[in-house]
Amino acid sequence: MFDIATSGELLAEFMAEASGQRFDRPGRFTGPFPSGAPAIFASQAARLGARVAYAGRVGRDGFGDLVVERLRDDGIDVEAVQRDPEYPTGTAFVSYQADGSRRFIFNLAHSASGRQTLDEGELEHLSACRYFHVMGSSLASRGGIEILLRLVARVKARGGRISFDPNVRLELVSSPEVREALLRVLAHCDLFLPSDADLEWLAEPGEDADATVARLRSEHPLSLVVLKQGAAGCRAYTGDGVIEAPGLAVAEVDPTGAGDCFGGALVAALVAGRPLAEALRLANAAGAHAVTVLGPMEGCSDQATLERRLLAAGETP
Ligand SMILES: Nc1ncnc2c1ncn2[C@@H]1O[C@H](COP(=O)(O)OP(=O)(O)OP(=O)(O)O)[C@@H](O)[C@H]1O
Ligand SMILES: O=C(O)C(=O)C[C@H](O)[C@H](O)CO
Repeated sequence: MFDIATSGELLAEFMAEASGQRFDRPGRFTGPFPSGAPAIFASQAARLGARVAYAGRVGRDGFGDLVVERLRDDGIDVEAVQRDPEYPTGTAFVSYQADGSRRFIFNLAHSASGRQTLDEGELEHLSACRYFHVMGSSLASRGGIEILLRLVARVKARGGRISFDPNVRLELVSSPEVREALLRVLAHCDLFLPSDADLEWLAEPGEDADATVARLRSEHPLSLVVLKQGAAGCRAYTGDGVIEAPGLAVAEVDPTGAGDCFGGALVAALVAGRPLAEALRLANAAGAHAVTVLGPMEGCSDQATLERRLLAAGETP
């Protein structure tokens, strides 16, 4: 039985060296870094001691080795990580703009990642978990949607819980089919982890964040919603009211992966039986630590690092 399982894109990421660097001009990139939003989440959860299983697909190439070795080094079960004999590992190129936003070029659909399959053995293996985590970025293709909806249904049937980070990337989720899949997972999830931007995407005209969460909670059986608010920290909506947890003051080097690390730490802390307020503090510390390190999953941290960060910020770990 795993504490946490997840499935989705595995990729090598290249980061533009200059702010505002264009994709239609020659330029310098740093990488490859192992990446993929669910992989970042999984790595963070595993580093906090959770037993984690992963399903995905990479090529038989150096990028695939890079990603699989990272997952293995973190102690993640990679039995359901497939190797495509023909297609290369997926890639992402990212460029940071002066206003802090990011531009991506993804090659996922036509990579090994886009050819992931899930047989009955893999389905059984993965669904033996307490939490199954879905990243919205993994719902960008018909194949990804089918795999994740099958996993969600099997996990629910076995009494597991679903955590869901919509992680809306406009480059990946433009089709109505993808929107519908995001809403279907939302309808089945127990723990919902949107960012401010994700909630805006789900908001109806005139709704603020609180009103959007209240509506979603009235429409779906969400037991807990935790809104990620960047440097400001997070806001948890429970059946008993709202808990605010302020962010930690850090020098931001690279925001990529903060939300995934936040989610991985939060779910790992909850499966370890920590009280919600403590889990929120650890998750904030994981997100804050992640932004101080260059590279999507280079800022995943262990318990000691998070405790040091909380103490330095004057908070009780
Ligand atoms: N600049 C920052 N300073 C301190 N903490 C931060 C900062 N940015 C993010 N965090 C922490 O990380 C959490 C997640 O970040 P954010 O709200 O940006 O999520 P996200 O948009 O899902 O992230 P991602 O960039 O991975 O998509 C925040 O709730 C906060 O705890
Ligand atoms: O998690 C993030 O913030 C990333 O941008 C990592 C990946 O490039 C992206 O989400 C696709 O998995």
